[in-house]
Amino acid sequence: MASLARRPFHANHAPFEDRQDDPLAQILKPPPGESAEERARREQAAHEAHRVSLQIDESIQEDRKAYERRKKAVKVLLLGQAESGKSTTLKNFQLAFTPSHFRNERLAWRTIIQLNLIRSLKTLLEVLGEEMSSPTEAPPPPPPQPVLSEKARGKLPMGAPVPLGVVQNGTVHHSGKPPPTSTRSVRFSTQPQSQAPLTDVHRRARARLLPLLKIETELTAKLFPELASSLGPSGDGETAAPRTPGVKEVVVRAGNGWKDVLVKLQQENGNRNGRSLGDELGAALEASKDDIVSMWEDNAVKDMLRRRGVRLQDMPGFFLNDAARVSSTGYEPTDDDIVRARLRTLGVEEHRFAMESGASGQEWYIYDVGGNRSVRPHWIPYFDDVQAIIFLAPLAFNLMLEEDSKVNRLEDSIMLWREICQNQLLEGATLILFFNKMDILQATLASGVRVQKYVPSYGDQPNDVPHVVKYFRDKFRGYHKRLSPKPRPFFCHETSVIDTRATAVILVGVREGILRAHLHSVNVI
Ligand SMILES: Nc1nc2c(ncn2[C@@H]2O[C@H](COP(=O)(O)OP(=O)(O)OP(=O)(O)O)[C@@H](O)[C@H]2O)c(=O)[nH]1
Ligand SMILES: [Mg+2]
Repeated sequence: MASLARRPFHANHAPFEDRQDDPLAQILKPPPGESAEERARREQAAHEAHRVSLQIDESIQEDRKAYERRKKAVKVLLLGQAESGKSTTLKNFQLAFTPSHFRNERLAWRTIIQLNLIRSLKTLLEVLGEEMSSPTEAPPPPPPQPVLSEKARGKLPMGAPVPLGVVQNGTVHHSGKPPPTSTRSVRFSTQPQSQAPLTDVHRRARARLLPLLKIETELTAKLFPELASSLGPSGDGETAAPRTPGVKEVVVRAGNGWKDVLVKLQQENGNRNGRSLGDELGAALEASKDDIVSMWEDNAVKDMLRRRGVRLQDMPGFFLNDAARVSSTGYEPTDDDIVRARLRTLGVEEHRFAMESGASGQEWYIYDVGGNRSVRPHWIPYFDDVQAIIFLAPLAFNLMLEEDSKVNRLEDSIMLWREICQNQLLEGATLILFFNKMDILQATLASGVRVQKYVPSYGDQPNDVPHVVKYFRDKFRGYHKRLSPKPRPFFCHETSVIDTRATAVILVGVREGILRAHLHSVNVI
């Protein structure tokens, strides 16, 4: 006879709680002398437990479905050093293939762009403050070919003095003569200096603009509370605006839902004046609009910036030329504004795409990573199971890394490329190389910077875009061929991903190529 324990539960006609052989039944047995009220409570609790259990089952089912979906989807990883243009490429993907989703996030970007504008303004006001605090000091003669200072690119901690000389390996050389192997060489134009002096008008305009920095600090702290602890009091004694040591630009931590936080901040009432912080920022910018525009267009300010080697327009997320529009009430970012907005990525962000145009039905996952050296170890778990890598390598042969001013940016890109090529986990992945920021390469070469000075092996080949691109393409191709664990085709595109039209054309080709390789790998074609 089959034992009671092996019989199906429903075959046992004894009430569940009365079964002597089932330990669970014994536990669940009603206590002796249970009142009607206690019984109702117990049954209610059992009912609730059953509901929760069903919910857990459903969520496990959903997780399993999502896992299956992800397994079948195309997965693409965007890699490259910080500021190489990964997030900007992602925005181009969104704009080209999921435009309605891209445009739905317009409101969230408004505040980021306004914060970008204030960040440039902050640098401008700091430089102005330093200049004004030593009014009697005659400005030092400009070096023959001054280079872009660290400060100009927002690389120095707030409050650090603006270097007036040449920056090499993080050291400022004040001799006026560039050292033999100068490292930063984004030169500014040598226009004749006007004699326009800085006056009390500038001082007063600066004082009126300083409160904007305070709102920016508060908003940044609300958006990114993990940074709030680094906020410190201002050190210049002139303003209550706190400083953010080490925090030089808006940062997004992966998966923190910053867009939701932003939209909520823009809609919710804040504590003061019944306005949201987003609205407060908008209103303060509108009130300061004329001062910002006048300050940026002022000849004396332009002279001062030029003399100090500060090129705000080279900072990522530069919107001072659009200050009137960005500061206006009701400002709505254009597609172009969103693409140019700077929001540094920390960690890894997953973006799911259900293509709205072409290849519809196919699901894609694009992973956007932070490129700073300190976060690169977080990339590795994503190497397993990706079909393609888009590797962004600006040909910044004359610039140094922000996180290590001794490391040349292009050398760092080549080192990373080599690691990616030889990685065993990635042996089946298609590698697509983007020589990004071609517009900057063009401008750098046009300004007379010679590649040979930074890359002696370049020799005396012509210092123009086609020759420079060919030289480095051959280098990258060589490593790809030599280091790949098994042969795979080499794809290389020249891009300026802030040019959305040109990038859309490239991305259509890239998408088709990745899809073809994916279908090939699962034997569909
Ligand atoms: N001029 C120019 N600027 C570009 C280009 N691509 C990106 N940028 C700008 O460079 C800045 C950095 O771009 P991001 O896309 O944020 O760089 P990232 O690689 O995501 O950087 P991390 O998140 O720090 O790793 C942004 O302000 C972009 O607008 C380009 O082709 N040309
Ligand atoms: Mg990024």
